[in-house]
Amino acid sequence: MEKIDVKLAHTSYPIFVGNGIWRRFGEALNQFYGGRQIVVITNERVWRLHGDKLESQLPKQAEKAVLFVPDSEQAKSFEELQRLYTELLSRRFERGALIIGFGGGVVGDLAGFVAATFLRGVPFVQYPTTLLAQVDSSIGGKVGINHPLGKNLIGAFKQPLFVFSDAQLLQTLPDEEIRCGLGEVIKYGLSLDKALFEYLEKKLPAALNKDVAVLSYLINESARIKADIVMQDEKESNLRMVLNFGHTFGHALEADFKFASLKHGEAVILGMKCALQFAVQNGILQREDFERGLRLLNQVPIAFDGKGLDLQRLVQRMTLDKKVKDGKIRLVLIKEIGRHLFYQVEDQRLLKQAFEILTEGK
Ligand SMILES: NC(=O)c1ccc[n+]([C@@H]2O[C@H](COP(=O)([O-])OP(=O)(O)OC[C@H]3O[C@@H](n4cnc5c(N)ncnc54)[C@H](O)[C@@H]3O)[C@@H](O)[C@H]2O)c1
Ligand SMILES: O=C(O)C(=O)C[C@@H](O)[C@H](O)[C@H](O)COP(=O)(O)O
Ligand SMILES: [Zn+2]
Repeated sequence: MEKIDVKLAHTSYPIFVGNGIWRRFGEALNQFYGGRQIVVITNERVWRLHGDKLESQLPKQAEKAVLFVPDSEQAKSFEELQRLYTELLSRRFERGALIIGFGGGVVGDLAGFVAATFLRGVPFVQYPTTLLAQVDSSIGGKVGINHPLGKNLIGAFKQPLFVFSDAQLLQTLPDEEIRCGLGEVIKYGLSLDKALFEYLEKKLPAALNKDVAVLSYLINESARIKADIVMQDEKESNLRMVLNFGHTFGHALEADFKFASLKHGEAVILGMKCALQFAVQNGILQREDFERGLRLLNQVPIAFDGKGLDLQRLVQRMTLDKKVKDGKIRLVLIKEIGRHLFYQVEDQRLLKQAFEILTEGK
């Protein structure tokens, strides 16, 4: 079992990573939590596939509850939040109760927001079960829900006691969810780490085939890269914005599809294409690197034809992005593979032109 430390100003915590480490969850838990009430927030699919692994590791004497949420992005909603608070209150869970988010990014974001706010905050553990959650969403403390007007607009920072990532659990993951996770890994390569990008150029087909060694390498590298950024800028004053590469466009697409027919990882892949297009069109990125980036992104198949997009409406949605400052949209772009920059948009027509890459079938 490997350990990557996230050292922050007011707290520090480990990310445990490995293959088949689920048998050691009890040991990790025992190290970090000594209370008597444990609530697992999960969904029925994850529980059916892997619940026995987690259950076997929970202390016998603890008072336990397993709360299920719907298996879709719709779970990140005010209604679901309210329902979970009511469950916890009516079952008399106290301030010392531990919440474990056991599932993908949806479960982790929602469970974490419950943990951040229930009784003004209770301890929390991230037990991610999708590639996307292991490489990204379980790390760094961003938790929250969606508002019908935009993605993750209501939220908090809630750092977990620890993160527990077992690659073995990914073997049951559908192919499209592997693709989504790889979207966030490509994000790190394009914006922060050329060596990772070059590794992906060679190993993407193996990753798409769930090669355990390749996935384990990607989980480790991604956790290391994200932890490094979060340690430098926990609350996203500046540098952490880089983790939003592709997301300013992607979130607008997700909201436009009502958080239903487009998955987050897919939207990020499409959003990165738009960001590459913006950068090359505005003389920030050389064509050679643009084509190299696009070539890798295009190796991740997405069922999306770009038909019927209302580009003006998408640009309007971008104006609700959390990075907007003084009314100006701020984009994360790249100037070459592995090197990012932040860019304030003065002319919104340029954004519309960037979205056009999705309607041109590139
Ligand atoms: N907080 C952050 O920093 C952060 C970062 C990235 C993404 N996110 C959020 O994460 C969410 C997306 O997460 P996701 O891609 O994990 O989607 P998801 O949580 O919807 O999970 C995808 C699907 O995989 C299923 N699943 C989970 N584990 C499985 C397993 N081991 N085997 C088989 N099926 C399994 C789920 O039930 C679901 O149907 C979005 O809401 C996004 O905004 C947050
Ligand atoms: O951790 C971060 O910071 C990220 O931006 C990671 C993103 O992959 C993730 O999708 C995050 O939820 C987006 O954050 P948001 O603040 O733009 O909602
Ligand atoms: Zn993301």
